[in-house]
Parts: sequence; C-alpha cells; structure tokens
Amino acid sequence: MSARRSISILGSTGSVGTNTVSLIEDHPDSFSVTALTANRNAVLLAEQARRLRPQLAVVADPAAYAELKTLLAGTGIEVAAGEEAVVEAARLDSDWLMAAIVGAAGLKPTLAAVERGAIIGLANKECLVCAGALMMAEIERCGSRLLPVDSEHSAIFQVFDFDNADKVDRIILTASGGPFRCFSRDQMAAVTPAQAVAHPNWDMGAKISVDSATMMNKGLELIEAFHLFPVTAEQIEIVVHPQSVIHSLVAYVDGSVLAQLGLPDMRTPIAYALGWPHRLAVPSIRLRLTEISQLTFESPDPERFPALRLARAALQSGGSAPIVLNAANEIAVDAFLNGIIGFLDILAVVEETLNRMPGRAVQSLDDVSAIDREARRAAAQLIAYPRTVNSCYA
Ligand SMILES: NC(=O)C1=CN([C@@H]2O[C@H](COP(=O)(O)OP(=O)(O)OC[C@H]3O[C@@H](n4cnc5c(N)ncnc54)[C@H](OP(=O)(O)O)[C@@H]3O)[C@@H](O)[C@H]2O)C=CC1
Ligand SMILES: CC(=O)[C@@H](O)[C@H](O)COP(=O)(O)O
Ligand SMILES: [Mn+2]
Repeated sequence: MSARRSISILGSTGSVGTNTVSLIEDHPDSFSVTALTANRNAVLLAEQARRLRPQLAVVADPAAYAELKTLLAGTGIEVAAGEEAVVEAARLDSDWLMAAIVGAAGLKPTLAAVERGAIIGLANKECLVCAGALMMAEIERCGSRLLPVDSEHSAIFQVFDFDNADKVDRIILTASGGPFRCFSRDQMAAVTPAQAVAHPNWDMGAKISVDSATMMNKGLELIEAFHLFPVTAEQIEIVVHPQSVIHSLVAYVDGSVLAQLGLPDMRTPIAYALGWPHRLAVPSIRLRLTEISQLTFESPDPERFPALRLARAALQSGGSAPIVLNAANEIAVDAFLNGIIGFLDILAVVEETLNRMPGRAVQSLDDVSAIDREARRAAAQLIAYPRTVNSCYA
C-alpha cells in the first residue's frame, strides 16, 4: 500500500477489535487511526488510544465517560460518550471502518459509515441479519464497500467468482459444531456458561461463543451469507467441520469446489479486509498441512441444534422474522450468561418469541427498530428478565 489508510474501529476493546488493533500496530507505516469506540471498558480503550493516537475515543456507556476523560487527560485526544457519540465516531472521515460491536447495537453506527461511503470491514453479522436488504441497498446507493470479516464469509468472498455468479452451484458454510457437538440434549441441559464460552478452536467474545455452542451462530451466518452473496437460501449448505481449518467453500456447476483454508485465527480474515485489495503480511500465522492429522465432515443434527431450523425458517419467511430471531437470541444469551435460564432455554425462548410475534413487512429502519424493541420486550417477558440489552436503537 502506498498512502496510509485511515482506520476507525467500532468495538476496539473486543475480541475482533483487539485483533484489529494488533494488526495495525504490526504495520505502522500502512495505517493511521481516526476513532476508537468501546461500550464501557475505559481502561483498555484509553491504553489503545494512547498508543494509536486517534482523534476521538468514545464509550457508549455514559457511566464510563469520567474514567475515560481522566485516563486521556493531557493527550489531546477528544473524548465522548453515549450511543449518539458512537454514531458520530463512525461518521468521522476515515477510509476504512471495522464494524466489531456485538449485536444489533452495531447497526446504527455501521450505517453511519456506509452513508459516508467508507470501506467497511464487517464483523458484526447481527446488523445484516436485522437489516440485510436495507443495508445492502444503502451500500449500493452510497458507493460504500462491504468486506466480510466473519471467517466463513471472508473465505467465500475470496473464492466466489462474482463475474460468473450464475455458474455457482452452492455455497458450503462450515461449522465447528461448537463445544457441545457430541453432547446429548440431556447433557446440554446441564451445561454452564463457562463451558459454553469455551470454544474448541476460536478465542471469541462471550455472545458469539454461546451462539457457536447453540449453533445459532451458523444460523445467523446463513442469513449473513444470503445477503452478502448472489445465491438463494436453498443454495447455502451447512456442513460440520470440527477442525475449523476449511473456513468455507464455493461449489461450481462443473464440479469444482474452491475453498479457503487457514488456522483458526481471526487475524487472517481481518488482515484480508484491512489490506484489501492487497494482502497484508502476518508472518506468525502459518498453516502446516502435515501438522493437521485429519480434516473431517459431518451433517449438522437438527434435533440437537434447532437454531439451524429456526434461522432457515426466519430467512425463508423474511420480513420481521430475522429481526425477531436475532433480538430474542440476544436477550436469551444474555440471560443464560447471567445464570437466569439454562442452555436449552435459549432456543426455547427464541422459538416462543417467534411464535408470539406475527410476521410483518419491513420497509424502513424505523420498522427494524420497532420490531427489534418489541421482540426484546417479548423475549424478556417470557423469562421475567428485566434487561433488554444491546437494542439497535435505545
Ligand atoms: N470474536 C470473533 O472471533 C468473531 C466475531 N464476530 C462478530 O463480531 C462482532 C464482535 O464480536 P466479539 O469481538 O467477539 O465481541 P466482544 O464481546 O469481544 O466485543 C464487543 C465490542 O463491542 C463493544 N460493545 C458491546 N456492546 C456495545 C454497545 N451496546 N454499544 C457500543 N459498543 C458495544 C464492546 O465494548 P466493551 O469492551 O467496553 O464491552 C467491545 O468493544 C459480533 O457481531 C460477532 O458475531 C464474527 C466472527 C468472529
Ligand atoms: C471465527 C468465526 O468466524 C466464528 O463465527 C466461528 O466460525 C465460530 O465457529 P462455529 O460457529 O463454526 O463454531
Ligand atoms: Mn464465523
């Protein structure tokens, strides 16, 4: 790369965010940093800001403002707080933005960056699940560019022949199967949050780790793939591949199947998007085929992992269903992590919320926001849970 690319990171203190920061620090001549945002981890955000010298550092939670301000006093870095300030951070002029907030809370700031035509590295799959059609239309309208960061979608992006999309037979999304791949339903009933977040291959934030354990992550990724690539829902197949080395595949009409392989390390898909259309060097990551004893594949079990059925049905219904699926899942996962409900209750809450909310059309972001709020309330009521975390609009 010749000129330095200016970068903003939404969710810089999270798992994807810290990997992005570390890649930027490994390539000081290639990048400068414009804005960093977190929810409430002011200590880590301030450390990152002192090293990367952004114009602006923002915490979404106003309660963390005083701490951030104190920690960055005298640095000349502007400090702000609140959801609107996160959106303002996304609006600041940068070439490239990493969307790595977790949940539907990432939708509004990501759209703010789309509107100014930025290149977006998209980790936050929930915003495509909730507002995929609206978001893709905005990207087209505003001349923005979406680069998938989710490992499977980065893999597909790298091997999908967009000039011959009609020659694609299907996309094969790989799934690790998560920590409970071989558990019976009875065993799953007793698992703890600590067991659920212990992913066998990937080191990720708590919410996505639980999603991997229920396989709702793959359900969300099915919907994400539908919006990112010119294929029908029926052309997206899910295959369990416990080693997470083949990150996904594209099968063509002539029988050729192209795959992207790599170690299960998010720095690879993040580096691909950060450097795009060039490739960044990440010398510490090397896949050595002779060190891998085997690559295996299985069909997913719909009985033990009902998330796959629910997500596919929501995608096929369209309209409000994917928004309800996502919102109920966010509430249920949060309740599980806080010890309010059991692991199997997560999908029971999602299914019951979908049953209780009649499907309706979605025409605008206001519709998305209203359905999201209603679904959070419905799911929280089902479990008498007082929180409605991470709404796409407060
Ligand atoms: N982790 C991974 O390897 C992968 C993640 N993804 C997707 O990327 C996204 C981020 O995942 P991950 O990094 O694991 O998540 P983490 O929980 O590790 O990090 C989330 C980040 O978002 C911030 N945040 C949380 N809630 C809010 C909010 N309401 N408003 C503003 N900021 C908020 C957090 O701040 P704070 O630290 O202050 O709480 C943190 O910076 C998710 O959508 C996930 O599905 C996709 C593929 C792989
Ligand atoms: C790293 C990444 O992209 C995650 O979404 C990962 O794929 C989770 O693994 P599974 O959902 O396949 O268990
Ligand atoms: Mn993924």
